[in-house]
Amino acid sequence: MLVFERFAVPGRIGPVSCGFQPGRLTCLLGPNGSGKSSLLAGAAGLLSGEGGVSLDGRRLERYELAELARRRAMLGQQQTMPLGLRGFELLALGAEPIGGVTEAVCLAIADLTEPLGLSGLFERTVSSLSGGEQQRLMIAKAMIQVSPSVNDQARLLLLDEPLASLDWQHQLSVLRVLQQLSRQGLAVAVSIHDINLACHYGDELWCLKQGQLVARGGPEVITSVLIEQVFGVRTRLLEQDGSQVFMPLD
Ligand SMILES: Nc1ncnc2c1ncn2[C@@H]1O[C@H](COP(=O)(O)OP(=O)(O)OP(=O)(O)O)[C@@H](O)[C@H]1O
Repeated sequence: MLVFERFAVPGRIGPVSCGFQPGRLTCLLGPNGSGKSSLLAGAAGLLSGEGGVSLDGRRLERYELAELARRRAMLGQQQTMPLGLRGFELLALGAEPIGGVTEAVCLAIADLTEPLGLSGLFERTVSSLSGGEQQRLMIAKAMIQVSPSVNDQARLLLLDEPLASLDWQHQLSVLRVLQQLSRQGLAVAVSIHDINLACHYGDELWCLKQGQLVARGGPEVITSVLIEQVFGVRTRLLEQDGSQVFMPLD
């Protein structure tokens, strides 16, 4: 389990005292600048601050980098793309911390090929791909690094706005795969701007405003009142056949 212990970066986030739990998909919601990326970077051990962050009871700074890379994967919001690589070579980078491309890693890649639409991308140079295609490869790379089927030390998958440049079909596929990975025992945390998708797929929703965690819990904690307070948008909750969606009124 990943635990924030009064973790704070003044002016950016916190203090936050709670955690990302194994077996659960946590969706971070909040307006621009509310602290989602800062919290994910703190969870990855890429941003230090006051208080601390522990993984399986051990402070992140006590892990060797190589060991941390076997425990957690992080996909940031802004990545430097290795433009000269081919798609498969990019995926192979995800397997580096766990011993390289083995037969099991190839099977894990095969499992991701259909849901993430990778089949036409393996041989192509990254620079020749669209933004969404590049993003799907980067998501797959992070998933391979901590796929429980190839890495028994994997604990945590962190993705900062992974859906931002994806079409609707691939947004849904990625969320389904993230759900599956969480069901295999990973703690998965993802920042996302689509409140309806977060409520549909998230086991837990964390809502941030100006660096503070203002709501946390199952989808029931997200209400029209909260959305107006946090995002300044009036919504109505529509319900049909057991499904709910927030519809903006403004
Ligand atoms: N490198 C930095 N140095 C100083 N302040 C920063 C830095 N990066 C972000 N901030 C500030 O920290 C706060 C939280 O930013 P953060 O990027 O975590 O928000 P976010 O919720 O991820 O936003 P977005 O939805 O726009 O990606 C903001 O006020 C931002 O201006």
